[in-house]
Amino acid sequence: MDLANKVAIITGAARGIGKTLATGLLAKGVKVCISDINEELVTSTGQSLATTYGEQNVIFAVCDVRNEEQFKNVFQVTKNKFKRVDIVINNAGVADEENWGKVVDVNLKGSILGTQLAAEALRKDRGGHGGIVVNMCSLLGVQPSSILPVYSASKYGVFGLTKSFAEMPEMKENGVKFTCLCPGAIDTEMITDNIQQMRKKFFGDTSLMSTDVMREALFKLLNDTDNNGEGLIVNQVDPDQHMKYFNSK
Ligand SMILES: NC(=O)C1=CN([C@@H]2O[C@H](COP(=O)(O)OP(=O)(O)OC[C@H]3O[C@@H](n4cnc5c(N)ncnc54)[C@H](O)[C@@H]3O)[C@@H](O)[C@H]2O)C=CC1
Ligand SMILES: CCCCCC(=O)/C=C/C=C\C=C\C=C\[C@@H](O)[C@@H](O)CCCC(=O)O
Repeated sequence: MDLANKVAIITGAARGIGKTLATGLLAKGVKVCISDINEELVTSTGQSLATTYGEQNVIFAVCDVRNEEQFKNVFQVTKNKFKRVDIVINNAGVADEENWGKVVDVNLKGSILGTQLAAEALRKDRGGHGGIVVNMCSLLGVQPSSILPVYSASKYGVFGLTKSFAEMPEMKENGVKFTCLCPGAIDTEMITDNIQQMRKKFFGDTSLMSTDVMREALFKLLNDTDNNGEGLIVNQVDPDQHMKYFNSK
């Protein structure tokens, strides 16, 4: 994808992987709306990005991806400010097996809502310009986890959602592609918050990847023009899988 004059929306981007993807896109000249449920953090991150990359290139909005009105508002403020949307990254996610209803609501229902709204905003027959939806899946969306069964189920759902939208004839006809990223363990607070309870049990000695690898993976997705409906595995721990497409057909 030619990134000149393009506009991106990223959810859950106040920190972690979402924030890294935002900086990567901004550095390439893409205008970005970051959104997050955490008002204080999205405000400070948004202001910091605006200082670095220019106020004309960055907006931020509070949005809980479980809340349809807040999610619609993100698309509205982005179109008001930048006049278009080309890239939507449904990144917001949580890992909390004890509160598994929240995991389903944020990871799966939030991605469903974000994918539906993105499809409407991007499709050419509804005033869009075509574009790409990038859903944040996980390695645990393509392989099971006995330790994180609900998290894994939510991410398998994200993969199915992505593939299914990619197969819709009306999406192909209107220039909208759907892809997902499937990373292994990345060094963010999602992992370190849980590290005392979970890391020994789950990750063993697995070393954490830097968020930088996610920027690289996003640009591979955006550049690979024939990718539609596939998931890009990001797993430096296994060089045979790393940066390879996974097709669950
Ligand atoms: N860190 C990792 O090892 C991996 C993470 N992922 C996925 O990547 C995505 C980002 O994760 P990280 O950056 O690691 O996590 P993180 O916890 O550092 O960041 C997640 C962000 O999402 C926001 N958020 C949480 N609930 C939300 C909601 N209901 N609505 C809007 N925003 C919400 C949080 O406030 C936070 O800013 C998630 O979907 C996660 O499942 C996938 C594979 C590996
Ligand atoms: C707090 C946890 C957040 C999880 C975030 C996520 O999506 C991360 C995935 C990361 C790595 C996956 C590693 C898989 C390792 C397996 O090959 C095996 O070593 C562990 C299997 C244990 C199990 O049954 O779950």
